[in-house]
Amino acid sequence: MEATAQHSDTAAAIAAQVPQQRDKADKKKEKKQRKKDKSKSSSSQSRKASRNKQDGPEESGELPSDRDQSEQDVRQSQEHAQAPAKRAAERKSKKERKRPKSSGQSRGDGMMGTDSDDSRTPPEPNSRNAPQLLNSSETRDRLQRESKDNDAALPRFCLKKYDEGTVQGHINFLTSEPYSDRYFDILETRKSLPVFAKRRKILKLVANHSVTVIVGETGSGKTTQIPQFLVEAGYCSVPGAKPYMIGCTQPRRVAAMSVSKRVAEEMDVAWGKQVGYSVRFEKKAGSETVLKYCTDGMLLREAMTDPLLSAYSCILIDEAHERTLSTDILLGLLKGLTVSRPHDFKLIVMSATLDAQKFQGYFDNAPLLQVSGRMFPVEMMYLQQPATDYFEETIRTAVTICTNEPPGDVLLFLTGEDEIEDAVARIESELEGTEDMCGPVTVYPLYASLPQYEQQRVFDPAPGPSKPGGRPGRKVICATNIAESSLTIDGIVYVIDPGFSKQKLYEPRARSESLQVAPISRASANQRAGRAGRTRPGKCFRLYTELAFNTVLEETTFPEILRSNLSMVVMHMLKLGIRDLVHFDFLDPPAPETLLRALEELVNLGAINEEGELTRTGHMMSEFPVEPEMAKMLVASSELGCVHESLSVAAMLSTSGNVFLRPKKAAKAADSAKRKFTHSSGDHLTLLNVFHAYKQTGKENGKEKDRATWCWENYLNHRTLKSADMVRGQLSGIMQKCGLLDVDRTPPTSQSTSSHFRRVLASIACGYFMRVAFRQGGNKDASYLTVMDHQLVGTHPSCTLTHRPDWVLYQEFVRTDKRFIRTCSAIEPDVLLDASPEYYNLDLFPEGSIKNELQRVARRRKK
Ligand SMILES: Nc1ncnc2c1ncn2[C@@H]1O[C@H](COP(=O)(O)OP(=O)(O)OP(=O)(O)O)[C@@H](O)[C@H]1O
Repeated sequence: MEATAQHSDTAAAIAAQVPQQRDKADKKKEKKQRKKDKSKSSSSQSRKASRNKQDGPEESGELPSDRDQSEQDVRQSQEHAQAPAKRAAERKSKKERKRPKSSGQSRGDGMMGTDSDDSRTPPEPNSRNAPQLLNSSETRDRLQRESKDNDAALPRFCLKKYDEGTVQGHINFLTSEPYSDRYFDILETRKSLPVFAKRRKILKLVANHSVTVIVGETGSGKTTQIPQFLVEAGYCSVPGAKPYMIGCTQPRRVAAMSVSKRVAEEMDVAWGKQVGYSVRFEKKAGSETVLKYCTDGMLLREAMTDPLLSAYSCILIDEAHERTLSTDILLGLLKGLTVSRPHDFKLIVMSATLDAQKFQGYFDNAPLLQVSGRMFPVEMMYLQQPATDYFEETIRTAVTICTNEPPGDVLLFLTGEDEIEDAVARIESELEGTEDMCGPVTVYPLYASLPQYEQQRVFDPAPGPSKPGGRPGRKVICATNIAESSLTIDGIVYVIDPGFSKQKLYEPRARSESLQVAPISRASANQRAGRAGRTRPGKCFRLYTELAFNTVLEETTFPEILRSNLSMVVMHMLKLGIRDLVHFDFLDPPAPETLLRALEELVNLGAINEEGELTRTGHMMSEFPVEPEMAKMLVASSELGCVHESLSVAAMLSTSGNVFLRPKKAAKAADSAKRKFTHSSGDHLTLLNVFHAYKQTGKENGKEKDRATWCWENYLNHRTLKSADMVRGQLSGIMQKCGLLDVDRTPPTSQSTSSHFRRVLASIACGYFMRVAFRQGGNKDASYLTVMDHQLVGTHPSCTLTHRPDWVLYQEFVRTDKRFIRTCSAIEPDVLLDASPEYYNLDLFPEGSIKNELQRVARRRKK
């Protein structure tokens, strides 16, 4: 902590206003509230009771701390089991810092499970409920002005009274073409979905309320059907005005893409025309689009350019239980929109496993509709005894299903790319030679960094029998939790759930964000099971005991906003015009300390000024869908004249896949192949060498096949490199848009010169100057002290540095049983002093070996 305290003056100044602001606002609110309470009817007693219930246990605190992966076991998760006590303590402190809530009249009226709630009158738009985003007078004026314009220009929706004929007519109202036979086939299946029977109720609720909460079992039809109901009911059409869109968010891109494809088929329209999608780095939608599925992050980006989201009449936040960072910010923003666009905007919050009361309370007692029932049953199987090694147990279960169980495809969940690639190889090798017994088996990986075309392969049908009359084949999909929600993969009968996933953990004090393998929540487990039973009956193998499911797993997933570094979120919120971050109406407000750290980081990066406003640099940085440090590195590269190289480094760092392959059987050959690319300064320029060499390969004839062979021969991951190439293209487009890319300058065609390399390292330092460590002990000593938080760390074994430089810049802090810094490069202290004279202001630097060394360098520079 020594170092950081010196660099937070501006953030501290911004933060100093926090308690006063909070006190004032809270007092005002309380006063207003007391007035209102007096005038309320006597029914407040019962409401109070239900509010108390809803205000009860709220989540707080941190994830269980890290453990050795191999030692993990759901039942033995002592840290996890202790979590409730820890949380209770934290809850107490959180309650103290939480703003006072209104008394009974609006929150938690106990509308649980009331399908008949649709007769209730819609709540009045209430300025008390507007999120604090409206505190910024500029934003408020703009919203009100634009809202008035909207009111004047737009008549209300052209709603149709629901009539089955809308979907059963013979002419498609979106294309004016006759419906195909397939449309009617699928319509029969659609009609049997539980959600279909609730269509009238859903439409009535939406018509009468600004916000509706819908909880329906997995596979009941929420994601595919409800947006269609809204389109068919007329929420896109406004007479004489540009049609509106319906937007439906998904936490993951693979779901947004595959669901939109299915819905386009169901509506008998072209995919990408009337029904489309928008995900990071890819969009398939246009001017005719009336229904768009997008990731929550993409919708947030749209809000940055159009805070009123004026293209949309309805937004459905799907899988809200996942509580991703973007979903939580969107919820706050959209709550504001229901106030500023009371007549022409509807919000629907959906999930299979939602803490419904909490959401209802947050949305001022929004009505709740519950949809029970699913398409097909799923049989649940548990272990009798806890597994000692969840990975081995998963492989064993998958192989046993393939050899012993009746036909049907398998979906298994593991925690990350490495595990998944290992699992694919293991299952393939264990099933070798068993084709006669169990039919052909195709094993597919599925994880986020896999290129899209490879992700799509999981939807291919399973292989047929290898000979006439032989056993039908099956596919086995080894996935991370990207396949956990919204996906329907036809043919899946068996789900294997070991009960773990990689989860983000942030320690604001140490300022370190890391991914840890931790037990999933019951909500996640139910989502995983729900991938079966969608197109036929299924079985779910939980590789933990039933007791562990009921007593060890937490009920819901801990919100990401409470366990993440928020610097990117804060930058985006500022871009959205939200300046009063502390009073923003978060569903679960993050700890003030986390917000402070984020502000401090942005100040250090030059993204915000003393007033807490985005600077010109900050505005440019916020255009990039990458962490602020990387965005700053890219912005700085323009001045340093190394845009093309920095773009390549950024692209290589952005792909989460491992570029270097190291099969156990060929470890020596792989290491020697890696040495060919190794740059003496370390990992960043080594990655640049790899990317340059990849781009040179097959350049003449542009054949991807040549590149694939080259990658194979050099033990490089072809997929990762392809994906880096694509990401580079996207980032380069943003650079161009920001005027940072000199389009006339051709990108380097061969390996860069050493002066270029120095500039590239300088641009990296401009972004990552806070992630630096100083060597401790002698030349051979492997330990380093981090400048930011004085932690003793070692360089990761994968690091390509061949010597022990005094100073290293690192990309990632990794915590296993030891603390490592990963992706490291040697850096000159002069470069650091130039990269951020404010951060490296030695007058404010804490005493110690790092300061002494930097002072020595500064004296040398003066001479
Ligand atoms: N691509 C597809 N192929 C075949 N059937 C599909 C497909 N997509 C959806 N379905 C059918 O539609 C049903 C409803 O799917 P939908 O995704 O709308 O459910 P959901 O309630 O949103 O589920 P979840 O909570 O798991 O996201 C599925 O159970 C399945 O029967």
